[in-house]
Amino acid sequence: MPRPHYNRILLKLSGEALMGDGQFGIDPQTTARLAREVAAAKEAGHELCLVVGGGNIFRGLAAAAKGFDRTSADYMGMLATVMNALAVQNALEQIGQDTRVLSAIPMDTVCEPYIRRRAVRHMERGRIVIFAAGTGNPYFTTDTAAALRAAEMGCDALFKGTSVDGVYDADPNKVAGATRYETLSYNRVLSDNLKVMDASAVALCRDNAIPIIVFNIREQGNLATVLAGSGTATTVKQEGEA
Ligand SMILES: Nc1ncnc2c1ncn2[C@@H]1O[C@H](COP(=O)(O)OP(=O)(O)OP(=O)(O)O)[C@@H](O)[C@H]1O
Ligand SMILES: O=c1ccn([C@@H]2O[C@H](COP(=O)(O)O)[C@@H](O)[C@H]2O)c(=O)[nH]1
Repeated sequence: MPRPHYNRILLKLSGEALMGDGQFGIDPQTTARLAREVAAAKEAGHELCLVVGGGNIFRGLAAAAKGFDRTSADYMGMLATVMNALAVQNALEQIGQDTRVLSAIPMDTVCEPYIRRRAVRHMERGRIVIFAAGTGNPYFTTDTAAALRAAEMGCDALFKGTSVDGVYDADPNKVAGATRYETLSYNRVLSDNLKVMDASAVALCRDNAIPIIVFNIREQGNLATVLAGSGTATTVKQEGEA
Protein backbone atom coordinates (compact mmCIF):
# COMPACT_ATOMS: atom_id res chain seq x y z
CA MET A 1 0.00 0.00 0.00
CA PRO A 2 1.47 3.43 -0.93
CA ARG A 3 2.31 5.73 1.94
CA PRO A 4 0.06 8.80 2.35
CA HIS A 5 0.99 12.27 1.15
CA TYR A 6 2.23 14.49 3.96
CA ASN A 7 2.06 18.25 3.57
CA ARG A 8 4.13 19.76 6.38
CA ILE A 9 7.10 17.62 7.19
CA LEU A 10 10.08 17.68 9.45
CA LEU A 11 13.11 16.20 7.73
CA LYS A 12 15.82 14.90 10.05
CA LEU A 13 19.02 14.80 8.06
CA SER A 14 21.70 12.56 9.46
CA GLY A 15 24.92 14.46 10.14
CA GLU A 16 26.74 11.50 8.66
CA ALA A 17 24.92 12.01 5.37
CA LEU A 18 26.89 15.24 4.91
CA MET A 19 30.19 13.32 4.90
CA GLY A 20 29.56 11.79 1.48
CA ASP A 21 32.14 9.05 0.99
CA GLY A 22 34.43 10.56 3.62
CA GLN A 23 34.80 9.46 7.22
CA PHE A 24 34.35 12.85 8.87
CA GLY A 25 33.11 16.40 8.34
CA ILE A 26 31.21 18.10 5.55
CA ASP A 27 31.56 17.25 1.87
CA PRO A 28 30.45 20.28 -0.21
CA GLN A 29 29.25 18.23 -3.20
CA THR A 30 27.14 15.95 -1.03
CA THR A 31 25.72 18.91 0.88
CA ALA A 32 24.84 20.59 -2.41
CA ARG A 33 23.13 17.41 -3.62
CA LEU A 34 21.08 17.21 -0.41
CA ALA A 35 20.14 20.89 -0.77
CA ARG A 36 18.90 20.26 -4.32
CA GLU A 37 16.74 17.40 -3.06
CA VAL A 38 15.31 19.53 -0.25
CA ALA A 39 14.59 22.37 -2.69
CA ALA A 40 12.86 19.93 -5.06
CA ALA A 41 10.69 18.68 -2.20
CA LYS A 42 9.66 22.24 -1.46
CA GLU A 43 8.94 22.90 -5.11
CA ALA A 44 6.82 19.74 -5.14
CA GLY A 45 4.57 21.48 -2.61
CA HIS A 46 5.79 20.27 0.78
CA GLU A 47 6.26 22.68 3.67
CA LEU A 48 9.63 21.76 5.09
CA CYS A 49 11.60 22.25 8.23
CA LEU A 50 14.88 20.52 8.97
CA VAL A 51 16.89 19.20 11.88
CA VAL A 52 20.47 18.26 11.04
CA GLY A 53 22.40 15.77 13.18
CA GLY A 54 26.02 16.15 14.24
CA GLY A 55 27.41 12.62 14.02
CA ASN A 56 29.78 13.57 11.18
CA ILE A 57 31.63 15.85 13.60
CA PHE A 58 31.03 14.98 17.25
CA ARG A 59 28.87 12.66 19.31
CA GLY A 60 28.68 13.32 23.04
CA LEU A 61 28.19 9.73 24.08
CA ALA A 62 31.20 8.49 22.10
CA ALA A 63 33.38 11.25 23.53
CA ALA A 64 32.16 10.50 27.08
CA ALA A 65 33.15 6.86 26.58
CA LYS A 66 36.69 8.11 25.92
CA GLY A 67 36.75 10.14 29.15
CA PHE A 68 35.17 13.50 28.30
CA ASP A 69 32.72 15.00 30.75
CA ARG A 70 29.32 13.97 29.27
CA THR A 71 27.66 17.36 29.62
CA SER A 72 30.51 19.26 27.96
CA ALA A 73 30.70 16.61 25.26
CA ASP A 74 26.98 16.99 24.56
CA TYR A 75 27.34 20.76 24.25
CA MET A 76 30.17 20.15 21.78
CA GLY A 77 27.85 17.82 19.85
CA MET A 78 25.14 20.49 19.78
CA LEU A 79 27.65 23.02 18.45
CA ALA A 80 28.53 20.51 15.72
CA THR A 81 24.90 20.54 14.63
CA VAL A 82 25.08 24.34 14.28
CA MET A 83 28.00 23.96 11.87
CA ASN A 84 26.02 21.45 9.85
CA ALA A 85 22.93 23.66 9.86
CA LEU A 86 24.97 26.57 8.50
CA ALA A 87 26.45 24.32 5.81
CA VAL A 88 22.98 23.19 4.72
CA GLN A 89 21.69 26.77 4.84
CA ASN A 90 24.57 27.92 2.67
CA ALA A 91 23.96 25.16 0.12
CA LEU A 92 20.23 25.97 0.00
CA GLU A 93 20.80 29.70 -0.40
CA GLN A 94 23.26 29.07 -3.22
CA ILE A 95 20.38 27.59 -5.19
CA GLY A 96 18.03 30.46 -4.38
CA GLN A 97 16.09 29.07 -1.42
CA ASP A 98 14.98 31.38 1.37
CA THR A 99 16.06 29.85 4.69
CA ARG A 100 16.50 30.61 8.37
CA VAL A 101 18.63 28.81 10.97
CA LEU A 102 17.09 28.88 14.45
CA SER A 103 19.31 27.67 17.27
CA ALA A 104 18.15 26.19 20.57
CA ILE A 105 21.34 27.64 22.08
CA PRO A 106 21.16 31.39 21.48
CA MET A 107 24.11 32.72 19.45
CA ASP A 108 22.78 35.97 18.13
CA THR A 109 25.69 36.89 15.88
CA VAL A 110 25.47 33.58 14.03
CA CYS A 111 21.76 32.80 13.64
CA GLU A 112 18.35 33.45 15.19
CA PRO A 113 17.42 32.01 18.57
CA TYR A 114 14.68 29.38 18.48
CA ILE A 115 11.31 31.01 19.13
CA ARG A 116 8.41 28.81 18.10
CA ARG A 117 6.13 31.57 16.86
CA ARG A 118 8.94 32.96 14.77
CA ALA A 119 9.62 29.55 13.28
CA VAL A 120 5.94 29.19 12.37
CA ARG A 121 5.98 32.66 10.78
CA HIS A 122 9.06 31.79 8.69
CA MET A 123 7.32 28.68 7.43
CA GLU A 124 4.17 30.62 6.60
CA ARG A 125 6.36 32.91 4.51
CA GLY A 126 7.65 29.94 2.56
CA ARG A 127 11.10 29.77 4.13
CA ILE A 128 12.88 26.53 4.86
CA VAL A 129 13.55 26.54 8.60
CA ILE A 130 16.62 24.70 9.88
CA PHE A 131 16.62 23.93 13.59
CA ALA A 132 20.12 23.87 15.08
CA ALA A 133 21.66 22.87 18.43
CA GLY A 134 19.23 20.02 19.01
CA THR A 135 16.96 20.56 21.98
CA GLY A 136 19.55 22.81 23.65
CA ASN A 137 19.88 20.24 26.45
CA PRO A 138 22.55 17.62 27.07
CA TYR A 139 21.60 13.94 27.36
CA PHE A 140 19.43 14.21 24.26
CA THR A 141 20.05 13.69 20.55
CA THR A 142 18.86 15.34 17.38
CA ASP A 143 16.30 12.55 16.92
CA THR A 144 14.51 13.83 20.01
CA ALA A 145 14.98 17.40 18.81
CA ALA A 146 13.37 16.37 15.50
CA ALA A 147 10.39 14.81 17.28
CA LEU A 148 10.02 17.84 19.54
CA ARG A 149 10.16 20.37 16.70
CA ALA A 150 7.82 18.23 14.58
CA ALA A 151 5.26 18.40 17.39
CA GLU A 152 5.79 22.11 18.02
CA MET A 153 5.49 22.97 14.31
CA GLY A 154 2.41 20.82 13.79
CA CYS A 155 4.15 18.60 11.24
CA ASP A 156 2.21 15.75 9.63
CA ALA A 157 5.21 13.43 9.68
CA LEU A 158 8.85 13.11 10.65
CA PHE A 159 11.10 11.81 7.88
CA LYS A 160 14.35 10.42 9.24
CA GLY A 161 16.92 10.42 6.43
CA THR A 162 19.73 8.17 7.57
CA SER A 163 22.22 5.58 6.32
CA VAL A 164 19.84 2.59 6.45
CA ASP A 165 16.72 2.07 4.36
CA GLY A 166 14.36 1.44 7.25
CA VAL A 167 13.85 -0.19 10.60
CA TYR A 168 15.05 -3.79 10.91
CA ASP A 169 14.42 -6.44 13.55
CA ALA A 170 18.11 -6.04 14.49
CA ASP A 171 20.86 -3.59 13.53
CA PRO A 172 21.48 -4.45 9.83
CA ASN A 173 25.05 -3.18 10.13
CA LYS A 174 25.73 -5.79 12.81
CA VAL A 175 23.37 -8.67 12.13
CA ALA A 176 23.53 -10.35 8.72
CA GLY A 177 20.07 -11.39 7.56
CA ALA A 178 18.20 -8.80 9.66
CA THR A 179 14.71 -8.23 8.23
CA ARG A 180 13.29 -4.83 7.36
CA TYR A 181 9.78 -3.84 8.44
CA GLU A 182 7.49 -2.08 5.99
CA THR A 183 5.46 -0.67 8.90
CA LEU A 184 5.53 -1.23 12.64
CA SER A 185 4.09 0.37 15.74
CA TYR A 186 5.80 2.84 18.05
CA ASN A 187 5.30 0.38 20.89
CA ARG A 188 7.02 -2.40 18.97
CA VAL A 189 10.08 -0.20 18.37
CA LEU A 190 10.16 0.54 22.09
CA SER A 191 9.43 -2.96 23.41
CA ASP A 192 11.97 -4.59 21.04
CA ASN A 193 14.49 -1.86 21.88
CA LEU A 194 15.19 -1.17 18.18
CA LYS A 195 17.98 1.37 18.11
CA VAL A 196 17.36 3.14 14.84
CA MET A 197 15.95 6.09 16.78
CA ASP A 198 16.03 7.13 20.45
CA ALA A 199 13.25 5.86 22.65
CA SER A 200 12.47 9.44 23.76
CA ALA A 201 11.95 10.49 20.13
CA VAL A 202 9.73 7.49 19.39
CA ALA A 203 7.64 8.09 22.53
CA LEU A 204 7.20 11.78 21.70
CA CYS A 205 6.01 10.92 18.18
CA ARG A 206 3.67 8.24 19.54
CA ASP A 207 2.13 10.61 22.08
CA ASN A 208 1.55 13.22 19.40
CA ALA A 209 0.51 10.78 16.64
CA ILE A 210 3.32 11.81 14.31
CA PRO A 211 4.28 9.03 11.89
CA ILE A 212 8.02 8.43 11.47
CA ILE A 213 9.33 7.42 8.05
CA VAL A 214 12.87 6.02 8.13
CA PHE A 215 14.69 5.98 4.76
CA ASN A 216 18.13 6.07 3.22
CA ILE A 217 19.12 9.66 2.44
CA ARG A 218 22.48 8.61 1.01
CA GLU A 219 20.78 7.26 -2.09
CA GLN A 220 20.49 10.01 -4.67
CA GLY A 221 16.90 11.03 -5.46
CA ASN A 222 15.46 8.99 -2.63
CA LEU A 223 13.90 11.90 -0.75
CA ALA A 224 11.56 12.65 -3.68
CA THR A 225 10.71 8.97 -4.10
CA VAL A 226 9.88 8.45 -0.45
CA LEU A 227 7.93 11.71 -0.19
CA ALA A 228 5.90 10.59 -3.19
CA GLY A 229 4.89 7.54 -1.15
CA SER A 230 6.95 4.89 -2.92
CA GLY A 231 10.48 3.50 -2.58
CA THR A 232 12.01 1.57 0.30
CA ALA A 233 11.34 2.87 3.80
CA THR A 234 9.74 1.92 7.10
CA THR A 235 6.77 3.77 8.56
CA VAL A 236 6.43 3.76 12.33
CA LYS A 237 2.87 4.57 13.36
CA GLN A 238 0.02 3.68 15.69
CA GLU A 239 -0.98 0.01 15.64
CA GLY A 240 -3.86 -0.64 13.24
CA GLU A 241 -3.57 2.78 11.56
CA ALA A 242 -3.80 2.80 7.72
N1 LIG B 1 16.79 -2.08 14.33
C1 LIG B 1 17.51 -1.26 13.56
N2 LIG B 1 17.09 -0.95 12.31
C2 LIG B 1 17.79 -0.10 11.52
N3 LIG B 1 18.96 0.50 11.93
C3 LIG B 1 19.41 0.23 13.17
C4 LIG B 1 18.72 -0.65 14.04
N4 LIG B 1 19.41 -0.71 15.23
C5 LIG B 1 20.47 0.08 15.09
N5 LIG B 1 20.50 0.66 13.87
C6 LIG B 1 21.54 1.59 13.44
O1 LIG B 1 21.01 2.91 13.49
C7 LIG B 1 21.80 3.70 12.61
C8 LIG B 1 21.07 5.00 12.31
O2 LIG B 1 20.94 5.77 13.47
P1 LIG B 1 22.07 6.79 14.01
O3 LIG B 1 21.51 7.39 15.24
O4 LIG B 1 23.39 6.12 14.07
O5 LIG B 1 22.20 7.78 12.84
P2 LIG B 1 21.55 9.17 12.50
O6 LIG B 1 20.69 9.66 13.62
O7 LIG B 1 20.90 9.01 11.19
O8 LIG B 1 22.85 10.00 12.29
P3 LIG B 1 23.54 11.26 12.98
O9 LIG B 1 23.72 10.93 14.42
O10 LIG B 1 24.78 11.39 12.20
O11 LIG B 1 22.62 12.40 12.79
C9 LIG B 1 22.02 2.82 11.42
O12 LIG B 1 23.19 3.14 10.75
C10 LIG B 1 22.03 1.40 12.02
O13 LIG B 1 23.32 0.85 12.05
O1 LIG C 1 19.30 17.87 22.03
C1 LIG C 1 20.46 17.47 21.83
C2 LIG C 1 20.94 17.13 20.56
C3 LIG C 1 22.24 16.71 20.39
N1 LIG C 1 23.08 16.63 21.46
C4 LIG C 1 24.49 16.26 21.27
O2 LIG C 1 24.89 16.46 19.92
C5 LIG C 1 25.42 15.25 19.36
C6 LIG C 1 25.14 15.17 17.91
O3 LIG C 1 23.77 14.85 17.68
P1 LIG C 1 23.33 13.47 17.00
O4 LIG C 1 21.86 13.34 17.26
O5 LIG C 1 24.11 12.36 17.66
O6 LIG C 1 23.64 13.59 15.56
C7 LIG C 1 24.80 14.15 20.21
O7 LIG C 1 25.59 12.97 20.17
C8 LIG C 1 24.79 14.79 21.60
O8 LIG C 1 26.07 14.73 22.14
C9 LIG C 1 22.61 16.94 22.73
O9 LIG C 1 23.34 16.85 23.72
N2 LIG C 1 21.31 17.37 22.87
